[in-house]
This record gives sequence, C-alpha cells and structure tokens, in this order.
Amino acid sequence: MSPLRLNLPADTHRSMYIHTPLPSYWSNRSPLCTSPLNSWQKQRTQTHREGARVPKSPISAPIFSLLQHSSAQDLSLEMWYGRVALRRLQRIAVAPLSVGSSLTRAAQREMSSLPRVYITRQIPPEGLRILRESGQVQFDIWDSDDVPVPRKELLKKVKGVDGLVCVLTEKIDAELLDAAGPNLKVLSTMSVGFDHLSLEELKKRRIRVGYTPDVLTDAVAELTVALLLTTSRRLVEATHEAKTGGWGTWRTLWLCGYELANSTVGILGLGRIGVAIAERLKPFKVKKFIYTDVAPRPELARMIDAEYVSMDELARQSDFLAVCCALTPETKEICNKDLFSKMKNTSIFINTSRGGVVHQEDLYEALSSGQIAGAGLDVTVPEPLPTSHPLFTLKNCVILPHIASASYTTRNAMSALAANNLLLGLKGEPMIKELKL
Ligand SMILES: O=C(O)C(=O)CO
Repeated sequence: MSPLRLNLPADTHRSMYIHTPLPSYWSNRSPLCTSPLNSWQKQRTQTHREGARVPKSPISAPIFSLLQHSSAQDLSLEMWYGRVALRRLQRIAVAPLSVGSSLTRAAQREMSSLPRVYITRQIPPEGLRILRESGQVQFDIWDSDDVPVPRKELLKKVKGVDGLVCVLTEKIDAELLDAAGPNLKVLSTMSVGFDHLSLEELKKRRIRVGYTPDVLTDAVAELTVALLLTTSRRLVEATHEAKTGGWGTWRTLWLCGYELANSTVGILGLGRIGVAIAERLKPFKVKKFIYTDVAPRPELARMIDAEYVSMDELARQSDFLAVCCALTPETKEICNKDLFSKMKNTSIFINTSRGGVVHQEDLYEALSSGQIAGAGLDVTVPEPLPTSHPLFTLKNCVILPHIASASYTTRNAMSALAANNLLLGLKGEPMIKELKL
C-alpha cells in the first residue's frame, strides 16, 4: 500500500508516535451489528446528502481530526463511508506518521522523553483519547480486541515501561513485574475486580494500582437482574421451545418458573453492586432482603433495608441468592455443596462476580440433582468455559460470557477512568480510584 500523505493539524506532533488505533469493535462486524459508529456513519451519509448538520462522531475527536486531515479527502465519498475506507484509515491511524523531517526529529526527541506505557488490549476510544491528548505519555498497545496478548509478547513488551494498563485477562504476577523492571510505577486495570493482580508483589515493589469501581455498577446490576429473570422464568428454554417446535397448546404448568414477588433475596457480599441489584429488584415486590459478609455493613444495608444473617441462614432463607463478593483466598469456592445443600430446591443461584467463588462440580451436582432450581452464571472457571463443559448440558443453567459490564457507556467510562488513574499515578498524584495496598 502506498503511504498516504497527511496534512496534519499544528499540534498533531504531540501524538505522533502514539499509536491511535480505531478499535475494530466500533466498526461493522456483521450486518446485524449496530455500533455507534455504524449508526453515526449512516446518519452522516444521509445528512450529507440532505445537506443537514452532521452529528458528532462517536470516534474520539483527535482520531476524527486525524482522519479529516488525511488524504482520505481524496477517497471517493462512497469509500470514505464504507468499511474499506474505515479499515484503510485504521491502518493510517496506527502507522507512524510521515511528516516534515525537522518536526519529526524535534517531536521524536520530545516523545522519547515521555513516560512509556504499555496497554495490553484495545480499550474503548475514550481512554485512548485521554492518553493521547494528555501529551504526557507515549504508549504502545496490543492492537486486538478478541485475542489477548500472548504471555511471551507481554513479557517482552513490558520491559522498561513506566506504566501499564491491563484488563482482567492478564495475570500481573512476580514474573511479569520482574520482566517490566524497576521503571514500572503505576498499574491501571480496566476492571473493578483485581483477582488477576498479585497485590503482594505490587506492594513489595511500591507499584501503585488503579482500578475502575463505581462506573460499572449500574451496568452490572442491570445485567444481574436480567440474568436472574432469565433463569427464574426459564427464558432460554422458552425461546428454544418456541423456535424448535416444542410450542404446542397452552399448558397449565409448562415452563413454569419462580417469581420475585413475595420472595426473599439473599446477597452474598454486600457492596455497591449488591445494593444496586437490590434497588432494582425492590419494585418487583421482593418481601425481604438479607445479606452476609465478613461483618455487618449497616450503612449499605440501611439503603435497601437488608438484614444481616449468617451464611447458613442466607442459604436457608434465600429464594434468590446473588453472589456479589470479590474473589479472594477467603471466598474461593465458598459456594460449594455445603451451601447448596442448605438451599431450598426452589431457589435460584446467580453469580455475576467471579467464577472462582463457586465450586463448579458441586454446582453441577446441585443443579442436576434438583437440589436447587436453577443457576445463572455470567462468570465461570475457566473463561471461556469449554462448550463441552457439563454445565452447558443443563436446561436449568443459563451461562453468559462475562458481559455484566458490557454496555458502550460503561466500557467507555471504565476505559476513561483507567486512563485517568494511570496519568494521575504517573504524575505522583492521588488516583481517582486507587487500591490501598
Ligand atoms: O471489571 C470487572 O472486574 C469485570 O468483571 C468486568 O465487568
């Protein structure tokens, strides 16, 4: 491909060697996929034809200005709005830019003195925009959404970096921190969970850690309610029956499930997310909320009028049991046959925290023997759960591929928070959300 000549805006040199990928998940993956970018593209095409005002692009402004100033202006309109143009521009955006030589050298000098950051996955555009516009860092990125960075590559790429932005699939342990070396001062994970981080090793090396709580609470709570209703009202079974000819005459007890009205909902691990779930379930006329945790949490409990109970009582009383605790050595496989054996055989078990809190073989036993009525899991061990896993054979088990926080708004907010945490950490300032090690 011949290099495209770019007319750069005056301040572009600040981000010249910063990769600026246009994440592929904002582009059109299938005709059925409507991403903000697709709909923006459609609107833009329409409004351009009609001479109306062009709506604001969901692409971050600098990428868009880079695109606007590129010789994409020379491309035909059709191509510009098409998938091919998008791919071409994506390549331009990640390529080192070719500009006037004196500017290049000056910018090169400036850039090479900036802290180096490695980003282990394509993150949503807002975080990239913040990093790029800060002019504070130079970064390199594993430019893929659907394939995690191979460990070997990661160990190579982190060598000498000052900061690291990771997602929950990367194990940040002694080996990785050793590979990074003593420059590494800040780790920013785009997740609320931190079970993939070896906190002890990070503390030992005085590496500060940012994470992304709060911004995902609404999305996770929404998904938990959706999963709970899907499981308790047997929606997956029902759509399957409807699609495959199992739908005969209306029947009195066919596909009956369990309702929230007058039920007791138990929360294992009461935090922000547990409260947000309870707030959403209350209008369904839940009779009582109960919870257990390492200790009572009266301030949170008051918000949802929840009663503190023992783990045994939680198991015995809950019609719906939602797991909301973090995965720690103390909570590992805490949901095991001991818990399931105390639950009612009409109870529904829901887990949107981490797969590791559940003993999966025990859960399989409890579900297949009718010890409990159903389970909805957004998280498993391992992830992805192999399609041959026995849990997939059960009609009363609904399994989602870890999507609780997967809304455009939330993932962008997580990405922005991770970027801001990183920048603040590198400046030696308090992060917006920092783990106390
Ligand atoms: O942020 C996390 O910890 C997740 O599990 C993603 O939703």
